[in-house]
Amino acid sequence: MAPPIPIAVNGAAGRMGQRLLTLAEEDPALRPVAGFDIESPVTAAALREVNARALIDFSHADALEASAKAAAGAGAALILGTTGLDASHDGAIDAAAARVPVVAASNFSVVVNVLHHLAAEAVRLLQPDAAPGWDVEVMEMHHRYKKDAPSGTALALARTLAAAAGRDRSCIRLERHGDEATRDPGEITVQTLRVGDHPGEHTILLGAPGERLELKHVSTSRDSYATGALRAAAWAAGRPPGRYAIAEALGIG
Ligand SMILES: NC(=O)C1=CN([C@@H]2O[C@H](COP(=O)(O)OP(=O)(O)OC[C@H]3O[C@@H](n4cnc5c(N)ncnc54)[C@H](OP(=O)(O)O)[C@@H]3O)[C@@H](O)[C@H]2O)C=CC1
Ligand SMILES: O=C(O)C1=N[C@H](C(=O)O)C[C@H](O)C1
Repeated sequence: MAPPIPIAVNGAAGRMGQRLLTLAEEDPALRPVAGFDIESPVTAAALREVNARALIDFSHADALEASAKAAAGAGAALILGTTGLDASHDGAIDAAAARVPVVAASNFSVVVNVLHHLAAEAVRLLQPDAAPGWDVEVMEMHHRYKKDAPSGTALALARTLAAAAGRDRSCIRLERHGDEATRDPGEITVQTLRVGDHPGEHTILLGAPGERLELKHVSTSRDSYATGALRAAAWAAGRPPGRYAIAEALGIG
């Protein structure tokens, strides 16, 4: 059997970081060798010191640049789960991907990644009715402590739906309010709920007069995300540099 792959985690003190470290301890294919956080920032030198072959980042968008530089500098694969990223982060991710393997995804659950395929297929099957005959909405629910909104997954699902319907991303709306808020037939709106300690839920609604299809994923524990991220780390470590799709890393499709 191959020796366990040394991995490090950024955001180690957080909800995801804790689960990642615990599950990695139990995984014979992996060996957690370091945890970094806001108080102990990740650097290439620190990763080299423990010979980490993958850095898993579930922290905050503000940490992205440091994580990308550290992984690239140490020759470690970068597994990026942090959400709340925008176009301003693309440069740092691309720069890392030029030097090391990178798997970045708003959701590492295998089932959520299957949901993307199902959602796209549902929209395609409803064509040519999908635009404008069917209303398309995405609803997400998470714990009260979540910092970013809407969730990265909800945004990614909205983009998948828009692409499948042949629409531009500009059709995605993040709110609806006021007295002139009638639905535009071409829009895809993302609705955000924050309730208690929920680890995460996403519902896609496809509705027409008289009927509605709902595709829903519910996480009952963060292990759904953590096991996918650990699997991606084991898959990516040692591969050539480049940006790899989550579906490829998880072996979906
Ligand atoms: N892709 C996926 O499958 C999933 C992604 N996520 C995403 O992962 C991220 C973390 O989620 P969660 O664990 O719930 O959040 P937490 O707030 O529990 O954990 C984040 C950790 O990162 C730390 N942190 C904040 N800023 C920095 C920084 N600049 N450098 C290093 N560490 C920092 C936080 O410290 P402090 O508390 O002191 O701020 C905290 O310890 C979020 O973006 C979330 O959306 C979550 C689940 C699944
Ligand atoms: O913060 C969370 O908890 C989660 N964040 C990710 C997101 O923003 O999509 C993934 C999952 O939904 C849990």
